[in-house]
Amino acid sequence: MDKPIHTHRFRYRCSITKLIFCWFTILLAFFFFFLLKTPSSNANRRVLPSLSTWENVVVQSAKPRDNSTGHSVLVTGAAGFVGTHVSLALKERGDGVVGVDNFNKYYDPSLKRRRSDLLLRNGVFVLEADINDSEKLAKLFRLVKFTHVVHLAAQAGVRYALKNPASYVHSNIAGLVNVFEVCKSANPQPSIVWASSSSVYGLNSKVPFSEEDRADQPASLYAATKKAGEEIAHAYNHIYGLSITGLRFFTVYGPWGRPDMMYFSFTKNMLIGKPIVVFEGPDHGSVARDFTYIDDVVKGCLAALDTAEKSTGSGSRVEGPAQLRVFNLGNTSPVPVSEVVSIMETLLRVKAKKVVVPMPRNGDVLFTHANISLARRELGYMPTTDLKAGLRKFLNWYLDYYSESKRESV
Ligand SMILES: O=C(O)[C@H]1O[C@H](OP(=O)(O)OP(=O)(O)OC[C@H]2O[C@@H](n3ccc(=O)[nH]c3=O)[C@H](O)[C@@H]2O)[C@H](O)[C@@H](O)[C@@H]1O
Repeated sequence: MDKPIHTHRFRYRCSITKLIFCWFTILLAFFFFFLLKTPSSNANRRVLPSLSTWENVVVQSAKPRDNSTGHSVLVTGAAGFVGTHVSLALKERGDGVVGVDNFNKYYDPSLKRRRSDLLLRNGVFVLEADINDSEKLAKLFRLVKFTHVVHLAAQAGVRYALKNPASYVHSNIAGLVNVFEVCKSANPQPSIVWASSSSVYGLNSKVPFSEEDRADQPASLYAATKKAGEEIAHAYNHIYGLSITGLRFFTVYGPWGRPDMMYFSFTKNMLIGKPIVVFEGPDHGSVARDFTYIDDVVKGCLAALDTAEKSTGSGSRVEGPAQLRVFNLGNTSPVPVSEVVSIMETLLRVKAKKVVVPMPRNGDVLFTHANISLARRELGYMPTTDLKAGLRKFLNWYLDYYSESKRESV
């Protein structure tokens, strides 16, 4: 028996309804699929702004002006004296620069903050981190493929080692090893330029000091940690193919300098009429330093970076021998401390209240004098600023910076 037409219609309607239902379900599935996808991409977007708080800033800061020619450089100790000047010079010529600094209290941290502000105004971001923080450093290398590391973070100062020996081990040994560890694991491995010190010559009496001279008689723990750093560099170069250049700085001075150094603390005392303690050698002999102006040292650092060959390893694996170098960066003309005081007296038009005492056995050496033949030949390094010109620039900066004690320009 034929089914009534309404039954057919009913069935027909049913199948239409099923079809609509099916389509509806498919549409709903699509809808939910996209709905679920959207929050996750929103979540990503939510992550990105927090990325931009410092990670994106790091990425921006590391970008060279010209990707094909510029370097991406990580500068440790960027809020330090040499670190600030090197970072500015790199940025100015078009390299991308990211700084790291722990802003410790060895000397007035507000000076470090002011240097860091100066860097930021010039497009260099300084991340607050200790070089012993391997996680932070590794994170930086995940964000940026640094071509070079200029490692300047260190516990500086010769005499402070008597007070706080552990800080030298922490920064100059453990910190250095950590920087090398992170660099050797990076892929690609960066080339490294780092700050050693003229103090490694210690009690060496052959003048001028050349890179082949003895450096196994340190007079201070500071010097011993810097020399140890050079040996550690040798091991990392040998095992992992890291390209490493050590620069032996000779008593660097200049604007934005370190308040713990003689020329800086003497300036402060002379301007407020406080006595200064001048060390002298045996038989009233002078104590002398090969004072080197910051701009000359910066040129040496950049030349070291530009002539650095690539590291040969990748992600911890060595694939061939790599470059290992050490250079003196000095001025080649030692000046007695008493003469520094005379120059400052003339420039400041102030008579210093000198207290002359025999040099205590505090880690100091009697003199330093750089032979720079190797740096001249390999780096084209040629210092051009004599002590009087350099001190004049420093004093002008000092008077400007500490404007509360500002006098007329010298
Ligand atoms: O070239 C280097 O290797 C070192 O140079 C400086 O060390 P230093 O030469 O001792 O610099 P200052 O502390 O500024 O002393 C300079 C001279 O002034 C003398 N001095 C220092 C302080 C003082 O109160 N009186 C004084 O006569 C010292 O004996 C020394 O001859 C830096 O402080 C070190 O970090 C660096 O590594």
